[in-house]
Order: sequence, then structure tokens, then C-alpha cells
Amino acid sequence: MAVQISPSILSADFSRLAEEARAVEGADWLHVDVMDNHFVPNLTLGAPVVEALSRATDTPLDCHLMIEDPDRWAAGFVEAGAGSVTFHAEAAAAPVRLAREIRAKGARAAMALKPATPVEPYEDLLPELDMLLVMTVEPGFGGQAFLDITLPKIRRTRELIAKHGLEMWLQVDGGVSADTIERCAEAGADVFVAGSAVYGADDPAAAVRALRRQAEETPAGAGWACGH
Ligand SMILES: O=C(CO)[C@@H](O)[C@H](O)COP(=O)(O)O
Ligand SMILES: [Fe+2]
Repeated sequence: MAVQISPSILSADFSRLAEEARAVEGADWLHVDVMDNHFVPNLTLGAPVVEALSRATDTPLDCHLMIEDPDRWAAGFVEAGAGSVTFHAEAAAAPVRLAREIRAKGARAAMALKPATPVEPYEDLLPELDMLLVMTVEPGFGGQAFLDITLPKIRRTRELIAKHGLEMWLQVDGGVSADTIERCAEAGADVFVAGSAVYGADDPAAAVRALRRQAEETPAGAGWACGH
């Protein structure tokens, strides 16, 4: 499992979006939170801003769609330049068809689970995905406290990925910081979204490097490989 860091632009200064996108040089992805004020009680940005961001940075865009009816909108985010598009299991009408459409359009397809959504009903669908996102806060806002109750689900998801011999990535998003990243890495996560921990730092690029080092130094899968 290679560690990847995906800073969330939600915590950046939106009046300087292009500059902020370039301030995390060295990050693997730039995480872009799309919220529609229906699926979550917050409203952020849409495909035109994603398209502008894709022109502003060479870092690939990791679009997290917190919207209703992703079946209708996801393809537009691939066309806008996203390298990865994540839809929510709770919102998708036809997740297999949607994942196939995202892949056919040339992006990585990912599915997200809110903290109370179990992974088990989706076991047979995992081969259709390039990444599963386990939300570690309730989606909707940056800067929330990490929910420890999500750790067992991260472990169980990693076990399912191993059981099926899949190459898929396991992302965590919400409250990921120097205080919590080791718990996530131990549980089996390999892609780490961090908003306030990166953009709230004096040097965002240094914060990315520090989080990466911390995750890399955590024994990979220490919390799941031995069945705990
Ligand atoms: O999707 C979301 C929130 O719904 C996240 O991507 C947050 O933007 C992460 O911010 P921090 O919790 O790291 O501050
Ligand atoms: Fe997100």
C-alpha cells in the first residue's frame, strides 16, 4: 500500500483558489468537495470551478460528490477534468452503472460511505471500484472532529479488499490530522484527505510532507493484518 495525501481545497482561501491549489505541491491529489445543499446542508462549487482548477494545477483532482442524483452529474465532472470521481452509496440510484460510466470516461471511480453506512452490503460491488472512501466525519463541513467509531469499518473494508485480492485504494476523509492519521493508517487506509490540517498550517506543502511521513512510518495494516 503506497501512502497518498489528498489536501481538501474546502479549507483553502476561495478568493485565491488557483494559488491555493498550487500551494500543496507534492500532494498526490487535490480533493475537491462538491456539495449541493440537498445531500448535505452546505453548498460549495460545481463543474465550472473544477474545470478552472484543472487548468490551475498539474495535481490530479479527486472530486468528492456530496450531491443527490450523482448518476446524472458525475460524468460532467470527468469532462471538467477530474482524475477521480467519488459518489456516495447513499445517493446513487445505480452504483455499478455509474462506476462503469466514470471509468469509461477515463477517470478513477470511487464510492463513499457515510459513518453510519455499513460496507458489507457493497462487498460484491468492490471490483467495480478503484477506491472506497470511508467518511470519518458526517459529510458537509471541514474542520470537524474525527470519529473513532469509523475505525472498525476501515479495518473491515481493508479485510474485504484483501479477501478479494483487489488493488483498490481505501481513502479516509474528515478530521484527518497529525493526531489521527496513524490510527487511520493502522486500520488500513492508504489515501488520506486532509483539509484544515493542511490549509490551516503556515506551510501547506510542509504539512503534506509531514502527514505523508507519519503515515509511511506507521506499520502498514498493523491494526488489521493480524485480525484485530
Ligand atoms: O468531505 C469533507 C467534508 O464533508 C472533507 O473533505 C473535509 O473538507 C475535510 O476537511 P477536514 O476535516 O480535514 O478539515
Ligand atoms: Fe471530502
